[in-house]
Amino acid sequence: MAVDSADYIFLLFFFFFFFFLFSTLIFFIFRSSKKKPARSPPSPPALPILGHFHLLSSALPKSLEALARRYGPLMQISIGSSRFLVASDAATAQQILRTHDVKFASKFVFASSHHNIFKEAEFVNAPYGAYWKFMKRLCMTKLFAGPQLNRFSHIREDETMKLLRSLWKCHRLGEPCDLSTKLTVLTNNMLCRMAMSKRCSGSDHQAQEIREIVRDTMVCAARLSFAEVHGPLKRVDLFGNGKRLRTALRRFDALIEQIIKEYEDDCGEASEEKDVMDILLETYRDPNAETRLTRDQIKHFFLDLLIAGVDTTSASMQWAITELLKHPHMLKKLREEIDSAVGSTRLVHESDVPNLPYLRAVVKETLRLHTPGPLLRRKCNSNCEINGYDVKVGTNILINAYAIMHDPGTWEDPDEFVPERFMAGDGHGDGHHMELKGQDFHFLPFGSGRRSCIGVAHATIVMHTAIGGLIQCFDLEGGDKVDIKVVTGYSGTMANPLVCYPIGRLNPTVLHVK
Ligand code: HEM
Repeated sequence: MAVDSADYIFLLFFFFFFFFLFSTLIFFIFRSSKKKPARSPPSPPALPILGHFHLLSSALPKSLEALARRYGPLMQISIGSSRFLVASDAATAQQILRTHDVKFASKFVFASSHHNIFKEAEFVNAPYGAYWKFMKRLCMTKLFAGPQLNRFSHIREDETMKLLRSLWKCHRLGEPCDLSTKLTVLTNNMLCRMAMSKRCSGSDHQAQEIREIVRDTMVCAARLSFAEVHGPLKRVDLFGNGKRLRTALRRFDALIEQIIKEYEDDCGEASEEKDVMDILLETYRDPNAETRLTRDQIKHFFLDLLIAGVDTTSASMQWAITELLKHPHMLKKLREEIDSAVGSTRLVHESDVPNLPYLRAVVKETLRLHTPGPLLRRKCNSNCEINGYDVKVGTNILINAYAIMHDPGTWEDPDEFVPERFMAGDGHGDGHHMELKGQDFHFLPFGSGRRSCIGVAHATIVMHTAIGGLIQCFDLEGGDKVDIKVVTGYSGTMANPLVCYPIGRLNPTVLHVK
């Protein structure tokens, strides 16, 4: 029987259809037979409910470092119901912070954020998305980077001079000086004035009130982060810290709302110099702004700046001075450098810093040895592979910057204070190549990648000039009275306030400011 053309086309179609079906089936069978089971990083033996809580001390970065020596540079840790991957060496950090930066551009949050009265308004904890990108761009173009910072230089000079004058007063009266408090007042007032110069003069009660509220907020939030061990009960406010946190945040809300209203009442007044609040309120009012800011977002942004920027900078300066007091030959070397580069008729100025390599090395070594941000948080937003292990969407990551910056494979005598390691030609390794902005994954005091610190330029200018000015103008006698004990816990601050006895060398009030 002859096959007509319609039957022929039908047969051809039939053949190709089954060929396609068959090959698709084979393809999927073959692929699924090759699919490997998920590979998870190693993990220490865990207890039911507590997880690895029993293996961790209150000096968290240090105990994680000890575990990493046994379980490797990427390990799984669980605390109560929360699970984390912990990265503890430079190569693993580089994969997370550079190779897969976008996949890890969000952060996980602790139980404390549940008590935040400003819902969805955070910047530091904001997920990687339109709002965070908009604010980051604003910070880097209009607020805290490069030439933008110069317009706040008079505030920095003025506040540094106030600090030096107050020490000169202690010298004249022969009184001890609580340098910890004075340095915190310095960093708080600088940020408050940069942020809202029109309402916080730095000498009025508002800056002080803000400092107290921010301190309360940080203490409660830190206590609440330990609630992770309560597992499913972590949202229950067992010890009342959540309530205290909400009270502190309401006080902040009332204070900053009043400040915003005062700005709004003055908005008709021409102002030559814009502060951070002016710029944010302009964006808030702009109907064509790419992202419309809410009032809560503006308020929370200030809170974020103060939480992230005040104690970090002041604690680092306290550590620098403490280490110099413990190592008089380094203090002498630094003073000689300042005396020869700056002289004795004017005060160390921001523009002197490029000519003060030992001062820069002291600052870097302080940030390496006593980093105030020892654990970097990230959350994985897309499946990927790190060190040959599968990392799934939603995984919480901790990068142990403390362990990386104390790694004996990179740093000779890692627990010693040796600024020389950051000087060219001093025979202490190649630390002099390492800059502060996180390009080298062995040295991460300000983190790295998209979520790295926005305040690095401001913080380092302040540290260089304040430490330089203190060493230039005073012999700070601390001797055995200086207590170098570290507070155990997340950030490794000093256990007791740094109290010293300033003896005047150069009177700051008669020195020229360049
Ligand atoms: C010595 C002083 C400081 C140190 C050591 C420090 C360190 C850090 C570190 C380690 C991070 C996390 C980075 C990461 O996860 O990769 C961070 C984030 C941040 N820092 Fe700083 N910081 C300091 C001062 C400041 C100052 C003065 C400001 C404000 C002007 C500031 C604002 C911020 C903000 C807003 C973030 C969050 C950035 C984001 O999530 O996108 N910091 N800082």
